[in-house]
Amino acid sequence: MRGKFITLEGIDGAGKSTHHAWLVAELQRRGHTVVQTREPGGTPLGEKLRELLLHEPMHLETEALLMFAARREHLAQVIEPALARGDWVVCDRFTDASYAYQGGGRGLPWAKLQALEQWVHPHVSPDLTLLFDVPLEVAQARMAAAAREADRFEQEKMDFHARVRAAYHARAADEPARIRVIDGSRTLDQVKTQLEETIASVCS
Ligand SMILES: Nc1ncnc2c1ncn2[C@@H]1O[C@H](COP(=O)(O)OP(=O)(O)OP(=O)(O)O)[C@@H](O)[C@H]1O
Ligand SMILES: Cc1cn([C@H]2C[C@H](O)[C@@H](COP(=O)(O)O)O2)c(=O)[nH]c1=O
Repeated sequence: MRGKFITLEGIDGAGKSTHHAWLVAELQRRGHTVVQTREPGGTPLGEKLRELLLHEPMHLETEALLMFAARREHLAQVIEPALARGDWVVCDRFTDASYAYQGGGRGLPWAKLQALEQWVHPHVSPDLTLLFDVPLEVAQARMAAAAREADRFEQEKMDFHARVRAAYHARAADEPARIRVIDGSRTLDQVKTQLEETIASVCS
C-alpha cells in the first residue's frame, strides 16, 4: 500500500521544525516507517542548491527554478521511491512554500509556478499539509531570539513576510481538505494537541 505524503508549512518562525520530530515519532508509534526530509534540500545535490538559495543573491525567476530543480531531484531520489515502498514521508516545506515565498513574497505570477508544478510533479501532491500559522510579530520575536544568522529570506522586511503569510492563507482557502491550519502561537502542548487531533483524523 502506498505511503502518505505529509508536508509542514508556515512562515519562518512559525514552529514547523520544533514539531517535526514529534510528528515523525508519533507516526512511527502508530506503526509507520517514516522518511523525514526537507526542502529545499533532501538530497546531496538539493542541499548544495539550498546553500545557494539561502545565501546567494539571485533573480526571482532563478530562485523559483532552483527551488523546483532541487524538488525534481528530491522527488526522484527520495520522495517517490519512499511512497512507492509504502513508507510515509514527512517533509519540512514543499511546493506550497514556492507559492508563498516566490509567488506571494517575491511577486512571481502564480501561473508560472503552476507551469513549474505541472512539469515537475503533475501526479504527486501531499496527502496532508500542516500549515503552522502565527502572527508576524510572534514569528519575528521568535526569530530574533534564535541565536543564528538570518538567511536571505529571514532578512526580508515585515511586508515580505506578511505577503508570504497571506499567500499561505490563500492556498489553505483553495484546498481546505489538504491544508489544515495549526495555530502555532499557542503553547507547545496546545500545538501538540492540535497535531494529535489532525493526525488521528488522517491515520484513522
Ligand atoms: N508554540 C511555541 N511556543 C513558544 N516557542 C515556540 C513555539 N514553537 C516554536 N517555538 C520556538 O520558536 C523558534 C522557531 O521555531 P522553529 O525553528 O520550529 O520555527 P520554523 O517555523 O521551523 O522556522 P524556520 O522555517 O525558519 O526554520 C524556536 O526557538 C522554537 O523553540
Ligand atoms: C521549499 C521552499 C522554501 N523556501 C524558503 C522558505 C525558507 O525561508 C527557506 C528554507 O529554510 P527553512 O529553514 O526551511 O525555513 O527557503 C522558498 O522560498 N521556496 C520554497 O519552495
